[in-house]
Amino acid sequence: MNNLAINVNSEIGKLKKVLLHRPGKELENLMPEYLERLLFDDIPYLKIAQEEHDEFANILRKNGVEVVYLEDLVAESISKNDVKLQFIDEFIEEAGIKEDRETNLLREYFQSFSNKDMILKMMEGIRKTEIKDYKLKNLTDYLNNDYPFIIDPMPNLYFTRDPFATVGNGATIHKMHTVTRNRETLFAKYIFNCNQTYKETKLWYDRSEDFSIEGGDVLVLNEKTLAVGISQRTHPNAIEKLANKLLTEDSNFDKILAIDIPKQRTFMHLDTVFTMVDYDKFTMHPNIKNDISVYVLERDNNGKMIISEEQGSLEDILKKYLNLDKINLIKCGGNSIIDAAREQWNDGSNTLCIAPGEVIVYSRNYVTNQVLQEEGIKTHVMPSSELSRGRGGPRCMSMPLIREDLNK
Ligand SMILES: NC(=[NH2+])NCCC[C@H](N)C(=O)O
Repeated sequence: MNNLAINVNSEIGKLKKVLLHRPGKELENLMPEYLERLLFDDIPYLKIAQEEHDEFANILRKNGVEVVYLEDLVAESISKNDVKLQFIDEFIEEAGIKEDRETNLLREYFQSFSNKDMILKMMEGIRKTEIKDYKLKNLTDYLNNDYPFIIDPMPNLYFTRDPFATVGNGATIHKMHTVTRNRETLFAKYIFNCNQTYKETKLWYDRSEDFSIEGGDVLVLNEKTLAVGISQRTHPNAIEKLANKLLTEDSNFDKILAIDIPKQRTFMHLDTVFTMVDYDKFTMHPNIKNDISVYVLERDNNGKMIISEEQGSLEDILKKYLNLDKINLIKCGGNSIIDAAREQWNDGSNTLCIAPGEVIVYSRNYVTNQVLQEEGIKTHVMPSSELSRGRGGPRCMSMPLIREDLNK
């Protein structure tokens, strides 16, 4: 084991350090009319969501995982005043505010908080009622008079899996598919450029790229093989760009498997239909099993990128590329299409592996959890009434920073 800041060479190696965000007041800035744009289907009850999230963090800690929180890492990253001022300006601009008067008011407002509270405030969003001098001034303000926010909340931040991803000893900072989530990646920018611990991290992709990729689509199958979903959120061009950078001498990866999944909200990311839970075991939504297209990106002997197509069952393709004689695909929802659909909607396949054969799962997906147990997987069950309303499970709510390498 090396002492690099980031070390993630598998989906299943013993988890040592993980990044979370405890949901905050941003959830109380959700309103029914804007849910779709903010990628929610319902409004979670914050108090219970936080209790559930604390239980998630406790399970991790009890199992020897160091838990760090996004807001703390960002606060550390902006400790120098000039960095902080630049961060505030970028944040305001990316929130869509271009007008000088408003920018000045907000600059002043943000600076009235301590660094950490300022970051929590940025996440929460700003209501028009909370800044005393915020008055209607220009024509646009009059026309948008009914809109209650100066700056929108960022309710998806507790899904720390998506705005960036850790791959090997480096990271990818993402260009997100939606405007609302694209704002989240500014935090990652400051962590990977300015944080004492993380500023040397190699970046395999950056937020300034044109094509979207999200962390729920990025799975580290082993130290040489990365799987990336081609999904509603991740564009094939982004995967090619990533391949060009990742498949170099600087990294241990030599292959990307680009897995084509349905482009629909229920299957928004690869990790909503497929996660790895042991050396040879995966959870899988039953609809994904047969006849899937996987594109293999690798370099030939001259260093030129080549792409080949594999078609068939995911089972056979995984066996071939992971060099396994047998693999076990554990069906989300067991054999019932109804249970499968319901539990997949509530992230039954979205398990967080904390060691080979050991996962954290949502309590509500009891059918899938039982199947996992019958297959010999140890399940740590967490409460899930409110967190699940954001359409993400334990894997989506966590970004591994350090995993132990597996014995080869
Ligand atoms: N890795 C994941 N599956 N993340 C789930 C994210 C859910 C979030 N509401 C979104 O739509 O973006």
